[in-house]
Amino acid sequence: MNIALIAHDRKKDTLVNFVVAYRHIFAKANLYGTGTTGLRIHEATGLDVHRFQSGPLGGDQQIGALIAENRMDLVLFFRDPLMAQPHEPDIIALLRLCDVHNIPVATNMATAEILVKALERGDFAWRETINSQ
Ligand SMILES: O=C(CO)COP(=O)(O)O
Repeated sequence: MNIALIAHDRKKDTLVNFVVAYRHIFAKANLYGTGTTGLRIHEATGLDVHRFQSGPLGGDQQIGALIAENRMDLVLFFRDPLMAQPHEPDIIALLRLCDVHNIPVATNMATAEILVKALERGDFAWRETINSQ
């Protein structure tokens, strides 16, 4: 199970705390993240996180490329809805690719919690079936 973890600056604490809280679930997955988010999560949890570029430098696009190749099973992208981002087109593109490829994506903690509990329950088995074909 490949999980992408991304958060804008004012949402990073929320995502880090979320991964700490559900560490036992994330520990069973392959984790990917944009540069700063990935580092923060690694420092807080000790989990390995494959880190791409920072978002404004292309990290969202790198994760988008994995989504386009159907190599990402779940995306947690805690966006900041109250602050403009210089790389807004990259953010929109990443979320668009999730819709194109039918990838579960959460942009806030309330949805992330539902998806992570579903993951723990085994509701993502369909992704493994698709990927093994
Ligand atoms: O900007 C981001 C997502 O759009 C996140 O990038 P960082 O994790 O490097 O801060």
